[in-house]
Amino acid sequence: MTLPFEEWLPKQRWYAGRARVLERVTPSVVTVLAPDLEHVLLEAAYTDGGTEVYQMFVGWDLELAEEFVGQATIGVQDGRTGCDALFSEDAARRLLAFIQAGTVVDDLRFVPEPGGEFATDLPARVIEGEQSNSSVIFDSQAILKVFRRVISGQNPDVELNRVLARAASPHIAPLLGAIESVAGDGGPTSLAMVTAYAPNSADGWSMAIASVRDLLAEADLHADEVGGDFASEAFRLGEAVAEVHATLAIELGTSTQPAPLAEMRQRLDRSVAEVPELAGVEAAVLERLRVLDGPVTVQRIHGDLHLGQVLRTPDHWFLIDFEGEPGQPAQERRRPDSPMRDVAGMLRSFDYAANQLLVNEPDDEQLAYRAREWVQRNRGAFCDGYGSISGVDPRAMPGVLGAYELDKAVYEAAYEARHRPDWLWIPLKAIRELLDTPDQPAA
Ligand SMILES: Nc1ncnc2c1ncn2[C@@H]1O[C@H](COP(=O)(O)OP(=O)(O)O)[C@@H](O)[C@H]1O
Ligand SMILES: O=P(O)(O)O[C@H]1O[C@H](CO)[C@@H](O[C@H]2O[C@H](CO)[C@@H](O)[C@H](O)[C@H]2O)[C@H](O)[C@H]1O
Repeated sequence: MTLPFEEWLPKQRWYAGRARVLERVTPSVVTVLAPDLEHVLLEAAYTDGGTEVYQMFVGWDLELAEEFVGQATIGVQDGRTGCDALFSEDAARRLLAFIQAGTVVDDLRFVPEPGGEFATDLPARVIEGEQSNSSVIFDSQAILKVFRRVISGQNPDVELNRVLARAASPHIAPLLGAIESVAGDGGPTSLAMVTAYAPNSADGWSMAIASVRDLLAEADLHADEVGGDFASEAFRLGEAVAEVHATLAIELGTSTQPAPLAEMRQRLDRSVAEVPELAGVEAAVLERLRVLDGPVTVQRIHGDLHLGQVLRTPDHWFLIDFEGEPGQPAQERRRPDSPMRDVAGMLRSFDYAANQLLVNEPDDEQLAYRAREWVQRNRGAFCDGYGSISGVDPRAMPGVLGAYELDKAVYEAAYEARHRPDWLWIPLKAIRELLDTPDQPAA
């Protein structure tokens, strides 16, 4: 295959090698699915000696909607034009049909989920704007997510959605099928998954932002008095997260293990190297993390929970994207951890939702006061909802919860320094506030 992947790959939104120098891109495995459709593993080699594997479906001379031609076209080989086939409605439908039929081609397996039913002739459209994967929506019925970076082993998104769907959890989009590779002898590697699409849903981040905006627009009203109050949703979200945790604990078990303190310390080290502002709080953060110097109850969790990872459907809150922390190897992402990591992720997200509306008004004391009010109200409601199902209010363990919040805020500081320097002050302010908060329950 001689398509110009070296030029095309770095232009893709999901390409993760921007901070590195790309040396070459080799189509390392090509699986022919049809005369005009191939699955291709691309090995990207960097000048630092590292490699990454990406995957794509390459289509030949496929019809593309006008608006996608520029983005999807890779180049010409032997008189045929090669493109990213997910942008072709016809090719996307064929992939869905392969899943439904349980097709096997060489090492590629298209696996339907028992009982998962879906039509394969629906209008199909790629979603724009995703960072790390590519998804195609089939009308309002199904969504096919193709993991762009291939990481050996089972992707926790497939694994946990399968477990939760089989346990009939009402808080996930049921898994309908998957695509996997059985190359090598280390068990299947997840390549893609298809889940039921949740029509008429809104993501938690947009809902929270709308609520904060309503509050900040009403100078004289409190969070519980404005029309867009989010607290009842935060309560139900807390219930949903606790129910998912309970189902995962029943299905996959719990154990008592040392807390991931060493990883947290390493993360702090790495983040301090990237964010000089953290140096001044490093010792105090380390001191707070010491509360985790002992065993904790761990289980499988979401691992990267925030308001952008939850969808409010007409009936329920859904948790989506169980991939775990981006950039980590599969084994790390699948490692059991305290459910408090997910709770802390969501609490941090409330803080973000309120504060990001102040990015252009950092010195407005009144707005900052109202934002704090929103955060307190919704943190409280979420914890109430969580505790009403789990039997333990997360606020009863302020030391442990605070340590997980600090760990997340430290991660966020490095993330923001890299991606959104204008937002760096949000996690930095949170770290200062968390350090000022007592880590023992009030007497
Ligand atoms: N089952 C679903 N029903 C409706 N929309 C969905 C569903 N799954 C994902 N989405 C939408 O697609 C977006 C990306 O999905 P996600 O799983 O988070 O992908 P990524 O891993 O690329 O971030 C979500 O923000 C959500 O808006
Ligand atoms: O959704 P991803 O798995 O890509 O998560 C990464 O990007 C998130 C930003 O989209 C980042 O989340 C941080 O910003 C959110 C607002 O944009 C906020 O709701 C989260 O609480 C905050 O952590 C996430 O940390 C990062 O891993």
